[in-house]
Amino acid sequence: MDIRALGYYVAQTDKLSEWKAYAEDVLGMETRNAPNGGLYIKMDDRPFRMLVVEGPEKRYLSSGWELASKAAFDDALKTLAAHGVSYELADQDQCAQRGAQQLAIFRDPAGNCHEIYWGFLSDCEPFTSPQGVPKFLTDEMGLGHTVLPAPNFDETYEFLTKVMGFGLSDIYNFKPAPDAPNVRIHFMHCANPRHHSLAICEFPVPSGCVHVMVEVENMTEVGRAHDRRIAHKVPLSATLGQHLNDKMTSFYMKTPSGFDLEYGCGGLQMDWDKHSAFEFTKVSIWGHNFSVGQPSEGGEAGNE
Ligand SMILES: Cc1ccc(O)c(O)c1CC[C@@H]1C(=O)CC[C@]2(C)C(=O)CC[C@@H]12
Ligand SMILES: [Fe+2]
Repeated sequence: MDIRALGYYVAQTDKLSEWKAYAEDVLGMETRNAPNGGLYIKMDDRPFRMLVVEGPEKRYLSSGWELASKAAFDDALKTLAAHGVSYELADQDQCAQRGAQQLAIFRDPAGNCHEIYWGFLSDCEPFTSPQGVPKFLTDEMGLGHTVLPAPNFDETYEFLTKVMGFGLSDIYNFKPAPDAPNVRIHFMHCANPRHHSLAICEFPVPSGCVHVMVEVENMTEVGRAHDRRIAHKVPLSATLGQHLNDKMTSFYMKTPSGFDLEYGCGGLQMDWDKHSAFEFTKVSIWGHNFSVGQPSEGGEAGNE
């Protein structure tokens, strides 16, 4: 499968108004009503990069992976069939809502829902942030990255690499407690320079997603987003810090659908011909205190 980028993701909520306010006031993105129901969240010259639909629980629903052409799409369907993966082809209404010519939906062995599509719809309407954010780094690098749960790690990793064609960027293993077993996180890329468009974690996550990441141009915009987070009392999940592997400087906060969002800048852009996959042993060069997101441990430190 020749996946070019994470084109969009779909989240669910019982209260669309919460996502509208969060997107506009905190993230600094535009919103519109989506065709056939739901909310479009716009962060570049496409109609949407996040789609929020109404449903009983707050959760992450699926990841939308972009293919370059109908040939690539047909080829991807053949790959799914060859591996015995059952998929559904979306009907016209769903294709219109996702802004795609054709769309296929399937699950990986961990139960994460993936959508592959070709022929995205463009309105070429410039992005005008309600908070004056000049630009999100998207284009051929996609919207950012998504980190998904994979308790059945080996099976899921095999599927993502062999069937979906992701390449391994690097590996992080950690122990949640001194005597606990190793927990693995694998960071993976597709055909664009973003260090990782997808990562999987070896633990279950009730909301269906660990976090999604969006990237702005500089630290000024990360700091301004952090001020808006405080002003709108959005809970912090990890303090500001800089990752060791992709060098991104970011903070993490809650979304209205229960998963986290990483807001960062300065991520490495890779030349995959020159990269060797490696294992790293520290989450961050500095900062990124995740204990603030766990009330029992870190309390509300940094959540002023
Ligand atoms: C380690 C790392 C590198 C690059 C990233 O973009 C990135 O998000 C991470 C952190 C991954 C991961 C997480 O998101 C949830 C909380 C985790 C499991 C930790 O407690 C340590 C690593 C964290
Ligand atoms: Fe991340």
